[in-house]
Order: sequence, then structure tokens, then C-alpha cells
Amino acid sequence: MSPATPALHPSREALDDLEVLRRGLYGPDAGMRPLAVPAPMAAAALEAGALVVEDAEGVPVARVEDLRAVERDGTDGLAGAGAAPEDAHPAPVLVTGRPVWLSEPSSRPFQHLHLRAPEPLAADRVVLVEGLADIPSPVPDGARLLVLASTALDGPTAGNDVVRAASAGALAAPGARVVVVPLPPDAPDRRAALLTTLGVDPARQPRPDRRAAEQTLAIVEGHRPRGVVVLLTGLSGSGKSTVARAVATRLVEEGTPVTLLDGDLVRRHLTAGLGFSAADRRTNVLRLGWVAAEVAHHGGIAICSPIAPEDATREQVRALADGRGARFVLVHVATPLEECERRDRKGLYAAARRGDIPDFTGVSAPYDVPDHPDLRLDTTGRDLDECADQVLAALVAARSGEGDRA
Ligand SMILES: Nc1ncnc2c1ncn2[C@@H]1O[C@H](COP(=O)(O)OS(=O)(=O)O)[C@@H](OP(=O)(O)O)[C@H]1O
Ligand SMILES: Nc1ncnc2c1ncn2[C@@H]1O[C@H](COP(=O)(O)OP(=O)(O)O)[C@@H](O)[C@H]1O
Repeated sequence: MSPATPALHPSREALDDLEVLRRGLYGPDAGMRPLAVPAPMAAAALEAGALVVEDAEGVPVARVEDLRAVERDGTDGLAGAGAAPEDAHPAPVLVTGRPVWLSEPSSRPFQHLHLRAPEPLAADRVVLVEGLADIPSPVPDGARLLVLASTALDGPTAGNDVVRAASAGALAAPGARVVVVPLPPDAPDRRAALLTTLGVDPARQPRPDRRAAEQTLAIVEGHRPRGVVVLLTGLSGSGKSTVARAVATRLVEEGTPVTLLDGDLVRRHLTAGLGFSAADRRTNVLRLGWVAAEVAHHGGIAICSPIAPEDATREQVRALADGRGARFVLVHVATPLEECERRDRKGLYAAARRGDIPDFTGVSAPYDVPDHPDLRLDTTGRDLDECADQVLAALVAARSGEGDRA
């Protein structure tokens, strides 16, 4: 029997690099950069001959075939092999291979601006933007603002600000356009390959007018409304994470901070070690609810997307939010089981039906349908933007007080 293929969750920089490689933006001959893999996982992966790379949401984005270990200088060999056997934390092993692309990576802020394929950018009009100070003021008409920065949902990243500011500048310049490439930092080789592919000569770039560049970014401060906890509950595959990410993305794009507590991510960090017994699920959802209520207590917006199968536990989360002076919005993502099972994005229903995953919600574990959610959303055949609009409307209503219950 062939050994199972281990799954790695690499750094955001490594995922960014894979995304740019996948789009062909480093040129046709570019290969994969080595990935740092914990030593025990590397040993298992090398034995299996392959490694699956998953993004932060657990979506498999690539399978690395023909796997081999490389030394830090790029030569073949088992990096870290010199670590003493008694070392509890042996150095990570660098591995590389041939990537076979799987699912599209999960969406993120400004994804619609990402360059998806090598494309001539009218080199004489390109302005390279690697930080706020590179954004000319005013932006020349017809400019192509090529932003080399990573954007992300999790936490304030400088990249989000840079893209927002570039977009603001481009709005005022007829014919100007912003394109984003999430180039990893400290990768001069990759930067050079990208610019060659796009036909951009950095030596011929205009010097940016650094005057008042930071002011390009309009930060709306003003009155701070009350915090909100949004709990999206529903079966696996119903669309909780996808809708939650879409809502969070909209908020980030308009400059509103948001904390996204996705079921899978929470289980990897905050509630690592818990299983899927009824008791463990309760603990999982309550811990998540507690953190969300803390975020909302300080005026923030927390969007949570666990299955949260028990009505009583969901009501406890409501009480936690109430207790911290925050508003609570319950969204039932009511996509029927048949549709969730048809989607089966992660292959879990098939495994549950085979009996490989016990206590699987909707198949072999219960789900209490909420009686009176603030919003019920069946995503079957629905446009994601419409679903996000509905959740946003409920969120905005709650934030402004309209959504309060007696
Ligand atoms: N037995 C079983 N039942 C349901 N789900 C399972 C199970 N085992 C693993 N998974 C995966 O875990 C994700 C659900 O975790 P949650 O923390 O949201 O569940 S719960 O609220 O504690 O019930 C769920 O993710 P989503 O598909 O995003 O909902 C599954 O990927
Ligand atoms: N309107 C929609 N809203 C959300 N997801 C949708 C919609 N239409 C189709 N889908 C698809 O359904 C799947 C939902 O998966 P996911 O968001 O991970 O669900 P969950 O987090 O509930 O397990 C994704 O593959 C998504 O592309």
C-alpha cells in the first residue's frame, strides 16, 4: 500500500510564490522554490514521493510530485540531516519538485486586481509600486500601477493599504489601472523574472513623486460603532467559509477591520486537539464565541463560520456577545445536505459515507436547524456576491442598532 500524502500549510509568502508561479508570471521555465517542511512530515512526504500544499483555509492548491530534498544552497541532499537525533526540534527540511495545480486558492482582498496571466503591460506606462511612497501624486493618465505586494484578510497588512492607495490614485487618472502581483519579499531573482516576463525595465521607471504619498490613502476615522459578532452556522460545504470570506473581503477593501474566525483555522490554532464529539464541538464553538465577543467588545467585527450544530451552544455564544455589549447576528447557511454533498469540495462526505469519518454532521451526527436566525441563506445556485450583500446588510443593520432584538 502506498503511504498517504502529507499536507503542508506553508507560510503566506510561500503560498504567494506558488500563486505567481501558477499564473506563469515568472516565465515558462521557472521552477518551484524549495518549501520548508517540518522534518517528520518531510520524511513521510519523501517516502510517499509527493506533498500536498494547502492554503490557510485547507484548500489543496498544489500537489508536489517527484519530491526531493535540497540543501540550502540548492543542491540535492537531505537538509537538516545533520541535526542530532535527540534534538526535539530538528531543522525543517527543504523540499522541491514538480507542482501539479489543484483547486484555485481561496479568495482574498483585491483578488480581482491580481494579474492572472503573463500580459504585456505597455512598459512605458508602468509604474512599479512596492510601497506607499512609490505611488505618484497625481497618478499619470493611462498609468499601469504594478503593485508588487501581498494582500491578505488576516490582520492589517501593509499590502492592503498600498493597493487601496494605488486604487484611489488610479480613480482620479483617466485610463489608469492597478494590477497586483503578490511577489514575496526578499526574492530579487523572482522579481527580475517577473519583470522580464512582463517586459518591464526597472531602470527605465519614472522616479516617483514621493510628495504626500501617504496622504493618498484616505483613512476614515470618526465615530466608532458598536462591535458585532456574526455567526454563520450550517453544514460542511454549505458555503459558510466562502460567504464569510466574501463579506470580510468587502469590509477590508473599504478599510473596515474585521476578524475572521473560520472553522478550519480555529481548529488548527485556538482549539487544536479537539475532536468532533458533541462535547468537543461545544468547547470549540464556545471558545470561538468567547474570542469573537472579546473582539466585538472593543468595537470590532468578528465573523465566525463553524458548523455549530447545537442550538443551545449558539445561544450561549449570543449570551457571550450580549455580555460584552456587542451585537449578535445569526446567519443560517441553509444549503440542503444534498447540495453540500454534491459539492463535496474536500471529499469529506464521500469519506463519511464510506465510514472513514465517524460523527459527520448531517450524515452520522445531528444538526439543529435554527428556528429564528436573523438571516437564512440557501446558497444553492446563488451568486456569491448576492449572498455576501445579504449578510453585509444584516451586519450593517446590527451595527447601527436596527438589528437589535428586544
Ligand atoms: N466529523 C466531522 N463532522 C463535521 N466536520 C468535520 C468532521 N471531521 C472533520 N470535519 C471538518 O471540520 C470542519 C468543521 O469544524 P467546525 O469547528 O466548524 O465544527 S463544529 O462547529 O465544532 O461542529 C468541517 O469544515 P467545513 O467544511 O468548513 O464546515 C470539516 O472540514
Ligand atoms: N452562493 C454561494 N455561496 C457560497 N458558496 C458557494 C456559493 N455557490 C457555490 N458555492 C460553493 O460551495 C462551496 C462551499 O464551501 P465552503 O465555503 O468551504 O463551505 P463550508 O465553510 O460551509 O464548509 C465552495 O466550493 C463554493 O465555491
